[in-house]
Amino acid sequence: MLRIAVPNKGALSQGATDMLTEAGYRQRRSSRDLQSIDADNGVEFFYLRPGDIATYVASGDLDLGITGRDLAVNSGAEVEEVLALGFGRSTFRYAGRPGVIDSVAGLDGKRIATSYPGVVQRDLDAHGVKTAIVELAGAVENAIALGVADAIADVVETGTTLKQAGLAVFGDPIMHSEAVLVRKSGNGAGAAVEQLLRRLRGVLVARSYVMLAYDVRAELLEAAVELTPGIESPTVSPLHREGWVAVQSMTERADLHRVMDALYELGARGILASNIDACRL
Ligand SMILES: Nc1ncnc2c1ncn2[C@@H]1O[C@H](COP(=O)(O)OP(=O)(O)OP(=O)(O)O)[C@@H](O)[C@H]1O
Ligand SMILES: O=P(O)(O)OC[C@H]1O[C@H](OP(=O)(O)OP(=O)(O)O)[C@H](O)[C@@H]1O
Ligand SMILES: [Mg+2]
Repeated sequence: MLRIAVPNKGALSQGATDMLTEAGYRQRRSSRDLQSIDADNGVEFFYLRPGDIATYVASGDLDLGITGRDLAVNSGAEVEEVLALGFGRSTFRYAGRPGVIDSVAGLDGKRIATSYPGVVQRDLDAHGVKTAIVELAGAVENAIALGVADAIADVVETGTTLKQAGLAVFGDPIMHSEAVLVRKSGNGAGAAVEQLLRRLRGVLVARSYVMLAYDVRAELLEAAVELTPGIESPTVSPLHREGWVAVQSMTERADLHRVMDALYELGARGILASNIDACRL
């Protein structure tokens, strides 16, 4: 059985469960279950604190884990990223009171509060700056006002929390994060891991592409196909109506309306977009 770690709660938990469910795996029934078995697919899931997942995977007891890139780096565990999963996106940033500290060099000799000391120490070392790290479990935005630190380093998603605390980011982003699938560094991928990867890649494609179908006059086909090149190549079928063809092509969701407008202007008609429920490419 493949043994996979999944976040049991927090910002990545629902996204991970949704993705595995879309990939055809049975997930736990209750948020209190800490383990569940999908016997049909030969997978056992372990629901763990997201910050601990890289440590379990690096120990070799679990084959794979879903965690945040920032959490994996923070743990210092010897894991490698197998696949970026496209949810749980955030940046990790320095922030402080505007006009007080506004550069990483300005952190020298100061105190910085964070829940991610591993990520912060690595970045401070890269900048050659000596700063005392104050490790806090959360709500680090309060640390400056309450006098335990001069600056903070934290996850920023929308920036709302920082703004409400009257803080502003400074320096370059320390890192960009999203949920990732990790395995122990150097571990090869057997057939079971390859199948899971194919399924997860299928979910990523199904989420980011739509199937576009339209009719167009045969002499406009080349121009239309330039707008909708698809992943391999579009499917073109004859229509009963003389001189027209039907085209089917996978198109990126983000581009969909721009492409549909351009096809219409070109002369294509009957332009239909449909969701892809699942795929293997
Ligand atoms: N708004 C967000 N807040 C916190 N983490 C986020 C957010 N958006 C994305 N993430 C990502 O989620 C992961 C952190 O999840 P985690 O469950 O540890 O934090 P949490 O939801 O804040 O839970 P807790 O506060 O109980 O630790 C990181 O990879 C982080 O980059
Ligand atoms: O940029 P935003 O969209 O505001 O999101 C980022 C905030 O969300 C998280 O806090 P969380 O709610 O998890 O509380 P915590 O600090 O106790 O972990 C994170 O630590 C930031 O404070
Ligand atoms: Mg949090």
